[in-house]
Amino acid sequence: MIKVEHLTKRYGSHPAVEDVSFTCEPGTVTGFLGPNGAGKSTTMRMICGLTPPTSGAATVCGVPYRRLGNPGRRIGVLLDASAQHGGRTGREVLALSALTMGVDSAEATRALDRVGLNATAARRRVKRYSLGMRQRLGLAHALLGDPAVLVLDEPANGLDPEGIFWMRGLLREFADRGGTVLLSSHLLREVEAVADHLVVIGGGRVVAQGARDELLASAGTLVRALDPAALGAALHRAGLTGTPTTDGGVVVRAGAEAIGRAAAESGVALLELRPAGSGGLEQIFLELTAGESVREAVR
Ligand SMILES: Nc1ncnc2c1ncn2[C@@H]1O[C@H](COP(=O)(O)OP(=O)(O)OP(=O)(O)O)[C@@H](O)[C@H]1O
Repeated sequence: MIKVEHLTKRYGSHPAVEDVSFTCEPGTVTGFLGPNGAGKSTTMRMICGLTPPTSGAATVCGVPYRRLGNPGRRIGVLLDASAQHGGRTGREVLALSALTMGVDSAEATRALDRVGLNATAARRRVKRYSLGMRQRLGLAHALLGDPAVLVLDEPANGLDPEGIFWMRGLLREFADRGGTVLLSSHLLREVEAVADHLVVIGGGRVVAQGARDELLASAGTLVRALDPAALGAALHRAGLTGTPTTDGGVVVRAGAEAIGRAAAESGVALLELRPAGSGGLEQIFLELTAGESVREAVR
C-alpha cells in the first residue's frame, strides 16, 4: 500500500506540489494523471524518499521509504529509464542490483525474460538501447526484488503500441496477484485501459480522484446530431451546456433523457446518444487541468 498525506513541495515560492493526498490499495492499479509540469514526478520522488517534502508525508507498506530495510524487496521504482549506466550491459545492470538486494543472480535472467529482453539484448550495452528497451530494462529492475509495490513514472514513454499493450498486461497481472501499482502518465488513454483508480493532478493540486468506473459513469452523455448547430441551439434553449469533442459530437453533463427531450422538442435528428465514457472523461480531464498543456494531455 502507498499512503500520501498532504504532501507539499515548494521550490522557493513556487508550489510544485500542494497538499496532495491519496491512497493506493493492494490489488489495484492507480493512474496518476496530469499534463507536463503538473507535479507527478515530484510527488513520486517524495514517495521514494528522493525529494524531501516541505510538509506532509508518504508511506510505503506503512513506513516512510527511507525507513524500509532493503527497499528494492518491498517497492520497485522506475522514475527515469535513462538513468542507467550506459557502459554496462542490461544483464550487468540487473546482476549488480541483484547483488545489492541479496537476490539470487538467476532472478536477473528471469526478470529480463519477463520484460521481453532476449539474450542478445541482455549482452548489449545500455547506451545502445532504444528508449523502449530502456523502459523494459527499468521495469525488469523494478521487478527484480519481487516487491509488493511498483511506482512507475511514465513507463509507456518510448514503447510502441504492442509494447504498451504488453506492459498493461504485466501491470494488471501484478495487481491481480495482490500488488500495488502507481503509474503516471500525461495521456489519459494510456492509463485508462489499465487503471482501477485515477488521481488527476493539475498545477500541483489533485483536481479529481476516484474509481475509474465511477469517474467514467459521471462523465456525461455524448450526443451527435445531423445538424450540430441546431443541436447547440436546442441544448441552449433547454438550459443544458455541452463541450464539443474533436470529432463533431458534444458531451453534455446531463442524462440521455433530458438531452433526447430537448432535441425532440426542437425537431433535431440525433445520430448518437450514449454515455460519454472515456470521451467524456477526456473532456473532464481537459476542463480540470485547463491552463496546463492540455492539448498534449489528450493527444
Ligand atoms: N528541482 C526543481 N527545482 C525547481 N523547480 C522544480 C524542480 N523539480 C520540479 N520543479 C517544478 O515543479 C513543477 C512540477 O514538476 P514535475 O516534474 O513534478 O511535473 P510532472 O507532472 O512530472 O511533469 P512532466 O510530465 O513534464 O514530467 C514544475 O513547475 C517544475 O518546473
